[in-house]
Amino acid sequence: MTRRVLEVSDLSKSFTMHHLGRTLPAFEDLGFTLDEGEFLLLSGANGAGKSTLLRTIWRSYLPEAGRVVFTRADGGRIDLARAADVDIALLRRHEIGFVTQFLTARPRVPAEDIVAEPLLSAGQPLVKARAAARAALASYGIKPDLWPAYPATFSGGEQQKVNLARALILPPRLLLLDEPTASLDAGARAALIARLSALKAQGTAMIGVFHHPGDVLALIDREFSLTAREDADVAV
Ligand SMILES: Nc1ncnc2c1ncn2[C@@H]1O[C@H](COP(=O)(O)OP(=O)(O)OP(=O)(O)O)[C@@H](O)[C@H]1O
Repeated sequence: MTRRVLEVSDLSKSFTMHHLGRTLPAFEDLGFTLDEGEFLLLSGANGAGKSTLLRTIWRSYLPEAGRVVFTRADGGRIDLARAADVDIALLRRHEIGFVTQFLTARPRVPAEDIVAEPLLSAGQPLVKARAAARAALASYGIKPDLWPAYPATFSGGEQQKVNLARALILPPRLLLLDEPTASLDAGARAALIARLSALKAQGTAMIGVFHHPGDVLALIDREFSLTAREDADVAV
C-alpha cells in the first residue's frame, strides 16, 4: 500500500513589507499531496513563490493559513505549520531534508566530518561513518586533499557538493530540493541524479525546484505549477 508523506491544504503565505505599508501574497490556497517515492516538480516563473513554499514546508516560514500534514515513518501525523520548534528540529534531523544552493559553512569543521555527522548521530561508528562520508564526497568529485579541509575556503560548487553529500547521506522520508544543480559541474550533476534515483527507489518523497528540469526528467512523477500574483497586494 502506498503511504502518504505530505498533505498540503489551503496554504497561504504573504510577506508584510513595512517600508511599503503593504502585505504581498507569495501564494494563496495551495493544496497537493505527496506519497512515498513520489517526485513533485514545482514550476512557475521567477517570483511565483517556489522557494517560499519549500521554506514554509521546512518551517523557516510560518503560513498565515492552511495545513502541512506530514506522516512520520512511525505513521504519526504532524502539522508542520503548527508543530513545536523542538518537534521540527527532530524531524529535520531524522526525516526531512532540505538541499539549497547555499552552504552555511561551519568554522573549523572538516568537510568529511560535516558529511559524516548524520551517520554518527544515527549511531554508526566513526571509522565507518568517515569512510562513507569520503565515498560520498568522492562521488561528487571532491578530491581527497579536500576531505580534511574546512569548507569555508571552498569554491561555491565545492561547498554545494559538501552540502549535497551531507543532506543525502541518509535517506530522508521527505526531501526538499531548491535548485540543487545550480552550480554543479556535469559529473556532480550526474552523481546527484543517480543518488536521487536511489533515494526515490527507497521511498523518499521529493519536492524539487529545477530551472532546467531536463536534468531530472526521468524522476518527475507530477508537476505543480505556481502562478505569480501581480495585483493582489493588500494595504496594511
Ligand atoms: N523574505 C521575504 N520578504 C519579502 N518578500 C519576499 C521574501 N521572500 C520572498 N519574497 C517575495 O515573495 C515572492 C516569491 O518569492 P520566491 O523566492 O518564493 O519565488 P521563486 O518562485 O522561488 O522565484 P525564483 O524562480 O526567482 O527563485 C517574490 O515576489 C519575492 O519578492
